[in-house]
Amino acid sequence: MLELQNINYVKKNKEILNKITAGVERGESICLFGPNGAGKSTLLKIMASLIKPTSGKCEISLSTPKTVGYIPQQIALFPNMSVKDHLKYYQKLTKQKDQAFINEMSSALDLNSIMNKKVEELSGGMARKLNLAVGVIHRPEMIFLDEAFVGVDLAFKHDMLTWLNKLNNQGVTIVFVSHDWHVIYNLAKTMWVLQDGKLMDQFLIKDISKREMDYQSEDSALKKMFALRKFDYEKNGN
Ligand SMILES: Nc1ncnc2c1ncn2[C@@H]1O[C@H](COP(=O)(O)OP(=O)(O)OP(=O)(O)O)[C@@H](O)[C@H]1O
Repeated sequence: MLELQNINYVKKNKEILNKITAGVERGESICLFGPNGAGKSTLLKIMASLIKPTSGKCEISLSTPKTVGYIPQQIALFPNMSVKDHLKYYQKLTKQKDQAFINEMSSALDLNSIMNKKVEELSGGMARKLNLAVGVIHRPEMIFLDEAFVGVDLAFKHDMLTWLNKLNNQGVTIVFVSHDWHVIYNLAKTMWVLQDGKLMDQFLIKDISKREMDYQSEDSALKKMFALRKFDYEKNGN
């Protein structure tokens, strides 16, 4: 469904992505994982066709470009517009005729109780839910999420993850950037590990305890990130 062939990305003489080759099959759910500055957001934008690689190819086989959904790290909503008006606006913009899908999404994300609120009146978590809703309102075949759960409480996170898993079970392909182990465990089937612009590893989440051993030898950011996967309650006196 998506093929990355020898992707390089250079900006201001800095090599941000280096020789990335990988493929994504339909229905996969992939977490791009790695330290700050590893190149995750840049790779996600290339995969979503928002930016072009300096060299290499990103080939995506979808029916139309419209069938990609991208949820940006920065919330991109209109402060003075209500939740309802956002949904109407993006429904019109994307020519989405399937009202039943929008109703189902509004109810899954529990947007009905805040329909008349303006974005400026929403909490951070509510705005994240709306940000997700407008990004997938056209029912894309592939969804790209960049840190879409930052600041979202566990209940809202539950709603968002349940909705995304439902779409994934219907065959929608999901690629997301996250540092949040709740999100990773509840959404990803596969993890891609990035460091210094390189794709170091790809593995199934079920194999994580075996594969993280590769990052234990040095005092690296990845070692610390994997260490937080398990919280030692006994050591912390609970
Ligand atoms: N337009 C740009 N111009 C110059 N440098 C850039 C540009 N975009 C990204 N970079 C640099 O490329 C590197 C990778 O950035 P990117 O945002 O892709 O990393 P990331 O893994 O998503 O990081 P984070 O987890 O902090 O969001 C960083 O060092 C960043 O400063």
